[in-house]
Amino acid sequence: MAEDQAQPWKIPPIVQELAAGVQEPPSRYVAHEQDRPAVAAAAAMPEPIPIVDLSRLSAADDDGGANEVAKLQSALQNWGLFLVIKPLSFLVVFRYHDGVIDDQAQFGSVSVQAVGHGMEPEFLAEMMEATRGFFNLPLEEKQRYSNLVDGKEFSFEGYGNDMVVSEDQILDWCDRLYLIVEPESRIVHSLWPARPPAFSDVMREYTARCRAIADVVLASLARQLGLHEGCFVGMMNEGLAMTHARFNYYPRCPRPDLVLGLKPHSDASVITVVLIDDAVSGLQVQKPNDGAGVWYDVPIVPNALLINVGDAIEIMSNGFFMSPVHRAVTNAERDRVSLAMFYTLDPEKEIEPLPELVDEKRPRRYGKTTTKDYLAVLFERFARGGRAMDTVKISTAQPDSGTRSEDG
Ligand SMILES: O=C(O)CCC(=O)C(=O)O
Ligand SMILES: [Fe+2]
Repeated sequence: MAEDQAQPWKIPPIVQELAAGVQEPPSRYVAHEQDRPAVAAAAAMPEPIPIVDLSRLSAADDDGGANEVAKLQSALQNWGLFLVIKPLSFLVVFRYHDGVIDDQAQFGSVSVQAVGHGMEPEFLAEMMEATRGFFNLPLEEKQRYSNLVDGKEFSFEGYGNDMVVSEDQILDWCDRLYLIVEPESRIVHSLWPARPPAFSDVMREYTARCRAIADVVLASLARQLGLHEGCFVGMMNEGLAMTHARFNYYPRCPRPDLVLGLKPHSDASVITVVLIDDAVSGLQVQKPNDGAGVWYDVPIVPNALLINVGDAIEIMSNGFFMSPVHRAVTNAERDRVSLAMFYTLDPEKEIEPLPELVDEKRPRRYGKTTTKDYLAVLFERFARGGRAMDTVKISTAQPDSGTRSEDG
């Protein structure tokens, strides 16, 4: 449309291409002074992020299992996230009937099957290689998977930039490929890269393996809330509950002190499983409930997956779990990749504090939304540097625990 041509700011360049040719980041990428990485210098974490052994998490009856649950609980309270390494010595398989967790499971005894899988370091390396392999393709080839419809309208899936909603939006130093990877019926095959040749097979296997991990974590979270353990896993199988994969590519940046790889945000998901670059750090997190707004560097732990709780579970748990605000910074010497798997509910399903978790002592802290509405708000807010969670939080007499400064 003529209007779009008059608004070229809507279609920013692919950052990888831009980065190859500039000495200084263009002004649209320069963060407001108070948001710049150099000003809010990142701190080392006062304690390492706990590494939780998922196989012991599911054996909560023995002492080791109880310890593991306690570790997970404190990790989530302190940080909203934790790490897992070669996570599974077995997979927990929930039985479903017509998409519903079966009766046996509903009444507490979820079926457990030992099938002898773990994500080997070699497999994680393959996933990383497939991710890097895609971003290393020539631009023309990546553009076959563009997230711009007719070269101008942003759609949510595909390769490119995040949506630009205003001319003065601060842009991120990041390109991304966004794919829905579950359920099968929602996969848009034409958007899955044909190269590198291993991409689709590795991604499918990674998806299945992450799903097994997510199920173990979700069962544990449900137990921690006193809910039946199939509660969240069941929701993740209702209707069009989806897994979204976001492959991030952060090119080298000449001024990492001025620019953000990814603006501060919390994930809209129920939980997120992240494979972070094993050579270049860049992820930073704030402590939930920490009014000081300190940014902590998330250290690289080789072969680990990072799992964080998202906004949907913060809402459903009535604030028992807090979705951590995080961002990515860039690096002058090295490019960086990451792969986030977002576990989301059916787009139309209402998300609100579960009735079991609301009482007089702990009144309802969040309003009602749906994944569909929440995501729309999130993309809009994210683009403007704001936080979607603020739109559903019921304000209390206490000062808000939000820690980020926002520019209107
Ligand atoms: O690059 C990272 O480490 C984090 C990516 C992230 O937060 C996201 O994709 O939502
Ligand atoms: Fe994120």
